[in-house]
Amino acid sequence: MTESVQHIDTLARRGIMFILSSPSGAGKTTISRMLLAADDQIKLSVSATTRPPRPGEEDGVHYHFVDDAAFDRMIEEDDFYEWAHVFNYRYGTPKGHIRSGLKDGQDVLFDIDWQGTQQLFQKDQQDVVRVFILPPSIAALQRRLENRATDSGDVIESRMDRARSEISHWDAYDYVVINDDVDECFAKVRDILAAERMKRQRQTGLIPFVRELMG
Ligand SMILES: Nc1ncnc2c1ncn2[C@@H]1O[C@H](COP(=O)(O)OP(=O)(O)OP(=O)(O)O)[C@@H](O)[C@H]1O
Ligand SMILES: Nc1nc2c(ncn2[C@@H]2O[C@H](COP(=O)(O)O)[C@@H](O)[C@H]2O)c(=O)[nH]1
Repeated sequence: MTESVQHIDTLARRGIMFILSSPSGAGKTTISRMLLAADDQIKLSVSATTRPPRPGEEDGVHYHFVDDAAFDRMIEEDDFYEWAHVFNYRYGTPKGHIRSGLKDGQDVLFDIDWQGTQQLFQKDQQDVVRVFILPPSIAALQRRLENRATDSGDVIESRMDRARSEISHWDAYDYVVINDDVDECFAKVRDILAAERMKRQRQTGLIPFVRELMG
């Protein structure tokens, strides 16, 4: 009994490129952090950005904070999976070891915008799962940006100006979750990840397992 359960638990599978996008302030960073704290099978893809750090953000943990020259160099050296202009800065996903990790069953979490999502999806449809987070209302979105108190009034205004155009990309995602109550939203995102892990195509260990079952 115990022996077969252990066997099932260790079935090999491909990792997932799990993308969370949303208009600024809807809560994707909050949900990402909850997921990373609760699940040790998923790790964050740490983006490079030319944006200056916010209070409390650490280089190499939340972002790799680089200047324009370093970002240009990374582009020239083909270091990015994808990159985009967002809110007057540049943001990019370093290639790192993502592809080899996927083969070993490593899930990777991406907190990126719709442009990056499109680029990753074009490169790797089978491994990408796209989740879009919506705020319960535009007023709540504004309140969240104001309460977060990490950006100036001007920056908040420009993020609010872009919110509607960001939201217009909702239908390019596999799942859409409204973040009203943060715990409920987190539970839904976690369920999506759990279900996606169980997809037959991802469970590469199933073929030998079923062969063995069938003798
Ligand atoms: N369900 C919620 N109810 C109330 N406040 C929330 C909820 N979810 C997140 N917040 C708060 O809203 C603020 C914005 O959240 P967060 O930074 O996660 O948004 P974001 O989508 O990552 O924004 P950005 O794209 O600007 O980084 C934070 O202060 C966070 O604590
Ligand atoms: N295309 C990419 N978008 C990214 C990446 N890293 C973050 N982002 C998105 O930028 C905005 C703003 O982020 P903030 O931290 O300044 O609030 C947000 O939508 C992020 O999801 C990336 O590597 N590529």
